[in-house]
Amino acid sequence: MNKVESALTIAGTDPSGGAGIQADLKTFQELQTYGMSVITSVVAQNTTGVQDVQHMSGSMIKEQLVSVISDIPFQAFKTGMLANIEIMDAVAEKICGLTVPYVMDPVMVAASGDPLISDDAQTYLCEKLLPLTTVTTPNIPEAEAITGQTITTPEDMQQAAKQIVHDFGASAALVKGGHMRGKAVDFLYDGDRMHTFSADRIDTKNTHGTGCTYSAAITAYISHGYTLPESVKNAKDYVTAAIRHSLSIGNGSGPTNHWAQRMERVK
Ligand SMILES: Nc1ncnc2c1ncn2[C@@H]1O[C@H](COP(=O)(O)OP(=O)(O)O)[C@@H](O)[C@H]1O
Ligand SMILES: Cc1ncc(COP(=O)(O)O)c(N)n1
Repeated sequence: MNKVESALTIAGTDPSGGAGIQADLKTFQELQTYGMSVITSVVAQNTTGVQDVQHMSGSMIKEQLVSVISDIPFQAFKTGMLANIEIMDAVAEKICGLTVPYVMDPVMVAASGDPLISDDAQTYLCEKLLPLTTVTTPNIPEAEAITGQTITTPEDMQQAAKQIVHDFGASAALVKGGHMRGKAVDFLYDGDRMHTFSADRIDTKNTHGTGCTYSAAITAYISHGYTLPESVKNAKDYVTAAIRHSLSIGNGSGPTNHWAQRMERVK
């Protein structure tokens, strides 16, 4: 029988298919990782913004986690939207015994600007979950919220990555530069070295779900046995192609294109 690599995402939903669980599962599938999902919040959202949200109870989240963990092994997992303390507690209780790599996308605000996490939960995320992570992937506003520092330069981004590792106990931090000007540059600090990942900035408004897609791709590559820097490099290529071929659908910020690399290979 063929070897099967599996990965789990613990996140909120996006019925319009561009972000959250839906983006994660599409990414896992595209990268030949068997995808599993635990839903934390059901979000009524689309390319224009967030219309409504209903959170799962802590007990329901724990039950979903037990269903997966007790049945199917996975080689890596990620978390996305964890909206409140009850949800974080439930997730922390069930993942703290796991020995596989943990990729945390510290989702705080949707690309539309709508908040996806309560204020008190931001502090809790840093204290309770960051120390468990193999890597966390904040964008600039998230890195500012975690560190309390203003980030305006590449040096600030690198400083934030170091601070998230040294002061908050994450094993590694990838600070993403999607919200900066100029080239799209991300910095990974792994406690030892600073790695730089750079791509040309693509002129598009269709970036709904880029952060979810990127962290899911990192998780998928880790599940295949790549090192963290290799996984980030491959995932950066994946998300850049997905943005280059992003889809002009919907009335707002359209989604990334998950079959972009296949299109580029065919050409
Ligand atoms: N317009 C763009 N062109 C190229 N890469 C981009 C663009 N916008 C974001 N990226 C890249 O997409 C990834 C997601 O970054 P970012 O937008 O900062 O995260 P988030 O979606 O969490 O806000 C990063 O690798 C970033 O450099
Ligand atoms: C359920 C959910 N999780 C995360 C995001 C952030 O999306 P992005 O990747 O654009 O930052 C979102 N809009 N919805």
